[in-house]
Amino acid sequence: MDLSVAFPPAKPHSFASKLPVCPSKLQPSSLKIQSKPSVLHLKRSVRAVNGDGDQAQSLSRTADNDGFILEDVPHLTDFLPDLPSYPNPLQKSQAYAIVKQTFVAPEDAVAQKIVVQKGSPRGVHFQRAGPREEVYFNSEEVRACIVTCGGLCPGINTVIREIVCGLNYMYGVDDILGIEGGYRGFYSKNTLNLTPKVVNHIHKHGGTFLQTSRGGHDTKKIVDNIQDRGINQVYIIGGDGTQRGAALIYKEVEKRGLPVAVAGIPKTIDNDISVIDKSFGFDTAVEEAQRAINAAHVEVESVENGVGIVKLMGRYSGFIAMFATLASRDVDCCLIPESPFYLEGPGGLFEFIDQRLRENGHVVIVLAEGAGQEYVAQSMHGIDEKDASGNRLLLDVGLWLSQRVKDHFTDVRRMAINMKYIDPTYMIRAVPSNASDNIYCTLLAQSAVHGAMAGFTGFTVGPVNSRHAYIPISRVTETTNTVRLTDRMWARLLASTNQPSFLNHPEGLRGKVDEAILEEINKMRINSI
Ligand SMILES: Nc1ncnc2c1ncn2[C@@H]1O[C@H](COP(=O)(O)OP(=O)(O)O)[C@@H](O)[C@H]1O
Ligand SMILES: O=P(O)(O)OC[C@H]1O[C@](O)(COP(=O)(O)O)[C@@H](O)[C@@H]1O
Ligand SMILES: [Mg+2]
Repeated sequence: MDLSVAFPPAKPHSFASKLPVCPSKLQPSSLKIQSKPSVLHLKRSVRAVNGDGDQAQSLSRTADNDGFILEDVPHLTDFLPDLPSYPNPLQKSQAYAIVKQTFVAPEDAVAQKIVVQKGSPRGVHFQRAGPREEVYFNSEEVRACIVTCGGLCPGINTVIREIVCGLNYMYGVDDILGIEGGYRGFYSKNTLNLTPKVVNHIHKHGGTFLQTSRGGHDTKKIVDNIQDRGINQVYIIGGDGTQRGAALIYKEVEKRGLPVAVAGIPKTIDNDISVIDKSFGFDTAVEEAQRAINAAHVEVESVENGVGIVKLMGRYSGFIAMFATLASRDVDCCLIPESPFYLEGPGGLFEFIDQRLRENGHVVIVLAEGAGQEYVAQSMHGIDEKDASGNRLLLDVGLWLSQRVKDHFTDVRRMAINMKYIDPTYMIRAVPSNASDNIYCTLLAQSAVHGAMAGFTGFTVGPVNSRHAYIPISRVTETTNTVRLTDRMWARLLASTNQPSFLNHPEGLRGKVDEAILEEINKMRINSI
């Protein structure tokens, strides 16, 4: 990556000529040009810019001699240098009156890598999230909107509630709109007025108060609508697809020179968003999955030769299955998309089930929905459908595996088994968030509000090594978070279940496992001989 320092091109100062066509609520005060730029403003103007113009949002990085790299997020003053700033209203907040350090110092950064060696470069850092001494919005002129997109996840309503309450209680903002039904709601539906009273109880329910959808992202139409409605803060709650859409919205806003902050809040039950520690709702999902695993265990324990199969969510990432297995201890085998498996022959799944039935009289298998898709596709002659967002629709690996296991034990082993297949996927996704996720969602929402009020834009918020940070949106969409077979966590799982690793046939793995991972696995195998 090119880290050479290059100053952003000078932006025209004629901000008035770039104002929205429809009168924005910001218009009158935005024209007040501050005579003395703030410390933060001065500091920001010396940021270095990475020259990768192909990305929807280029990463802004500064590097010091000791290898300290700041991957900064954009700020409204990057393209609106004359935007005025105001003292943060939290300065007068009773709640924060005796807090030692109410405001995050501009120099505070969160390290991406927490385990380091003496003498190693300090590495990548992100802006620490939290309130700033100066804000770039006058509270009375804020018109915020919130939208939720993609699949459901426990905790979405808590995030909505806390954005509304955070904006209102901390910053005195009372003009907050709900965009209904995902991205397409910007241009196809009326808005809802959101107040603390309206959202007071929504966190007690699963789902999303604002409804959601897949597909329907039309950047131009969305930004036209943002402009027409005079919206100047956009809070976008959604997964990897949604964050890609948010990056495009931010870019279009910047291109039009609008004083609009775009904040992304990462949502995914699969925990597949990179950089952040984990996504909200994930803990709740793992907890809820225990109930299904427990039911499967009770069922199969109570019959002769009971085989329980529990399917959990996880399109490309098997985190829910892995953590639910580790938490439960009743699971004999966990199958995830990242770790290919095979059924027949020595070291295969059939042999393992047979062995556990002989030892214990029952067996419980946890299966992530994305596991073994290649087998199901073969047996169903490669159905390749997509949802409205372009995500591949998965074939039901749970039903497929149940049938294959039944067939094997009936036809080959000539043995009667009691198959119990449980698919709790939507039941897990639809519950309200648990206590720890509720607190997490509150922090996320408040961090997003502080960031937008401080004038940051094009950012996603989330915990990095337990500290909330502002991360450039493009950074969280460039890779997907998956279970690494070479990490200790997967080894812990294998050690706790004693299941086969299915990694004994390296050639059989080619094409099913990422080449880099395969190389690592082979290297380790050679080293351990
Ligand atoms: N590459 C993309 N560019 C712009 N918008 C996208 C992109 N991918 C998905 N979206 C939009 O984001 C929304 C949610 O995406 P989806 O993949 O369904 O869920 P998630 O955000 O949870 O991954 C949809 O409205 C979809 O149109
Ligand atoms: O049936 P739906 O609503 O399309 O959702 C199914 C998918 O949504 C997920 O829960 C997560 O998807 P997103 O977070 O990407 O929206 C997957 O685990 C699952 O495959
Ligand atoms: Mg997704």
